[in-house]
Amino acid sequence: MQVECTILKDDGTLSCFVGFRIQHDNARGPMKGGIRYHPDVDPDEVNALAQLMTWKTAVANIPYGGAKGGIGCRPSEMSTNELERLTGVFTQKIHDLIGIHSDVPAPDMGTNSQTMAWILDESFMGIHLQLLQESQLESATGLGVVFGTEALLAEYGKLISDMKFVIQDFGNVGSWTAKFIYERGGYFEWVQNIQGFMWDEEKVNHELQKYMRRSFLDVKAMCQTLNCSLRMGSFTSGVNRVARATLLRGWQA
Ligand SMILES: NC(=O)C1=CN([C@@H]2O[C@H](COP(=O)(O)OP(=O)(O)OC[C@H]3O[C@@H](n4cnc5c(N)ncnc54)[C@H](O)[C@@H]3O)[C@@H](O)[C@H]2O)C=CC1
Ligand SMILES: O=C(O)CCC(=O)C(=O)O
Repeated sequence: MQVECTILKDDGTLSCFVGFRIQHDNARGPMKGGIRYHPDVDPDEVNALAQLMTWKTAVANIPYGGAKGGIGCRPSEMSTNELERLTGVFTQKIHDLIGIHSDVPAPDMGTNSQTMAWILDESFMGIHLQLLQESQLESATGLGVVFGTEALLAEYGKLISDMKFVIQDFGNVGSWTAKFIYERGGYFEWVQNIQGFMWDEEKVNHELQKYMRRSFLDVKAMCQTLNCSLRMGSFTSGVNRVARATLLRGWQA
């Protein structure tokens, strides 16, 4: 879906932005994917990112499909009030698409938990999602990166504390990843610049670690079977799972 979002700027002028929510696949469950605010956002990019979400949720073997959204804008040049108005208009326009049983948005580049809170205010998802604390929402992706990294390093008998790291980008995901790596004794070579459940943070993190470790082992098994790289193993594993779910639903591939 492509929508036009016209908002009143702080200086009294009107500005029009184009936003997207692209739903790629729901064979394995409700669609899942971030909402990006960035000047490069266009239909091709959002479409590609929505597809990637389908494969990522399948590789991690969590019961979700793939979607992605975004608005072509420069969030760093907009005031908080302007961003809130833009998010409100965008949410009203894509309101019918999103929901905890159909398509669950999340933060991405240029958006954060404040953006999600504005979306919740405008939509019906708040009752379910407000149970998730802001800190969990912000840190979960970075923690997932670290758990995945630990599972990979364990294959080589290594720990994060044995390694040097380079973090390319230091926004939400990058900064939380850095924090968790630092806490585990990792050394930095350099640094370049959500949901309706009632688990506590410890349980969420435990589950996250379990999923990341298990999906890594699945990919490894696929690599051994096909004698291929991790990248090809991940791709094959994700595509197989989506194809199987599609067939089980009786849909045409
Ligand atoms: N925020 C989240 O929960 C999730 C984010 N992601 C992915 O993680 C990545 C980072 O997202 P966030 O941390 O949320 O974004 P963010 O907007 O918080 O941070 C992005 C960072 O990238 C930097 N950056 C932008 N262009 C750059 C370039 N050309 N070279 C170096 N740095 C550059 C920016 O300065 C900023 O520090 C994105 O690919 C996003 O799709 C994936 C899953 C969830
Ligand atoms: O948790 C989510 O749905 C956001 C994930 C996402 O957008 C991504 O992995 O690129």
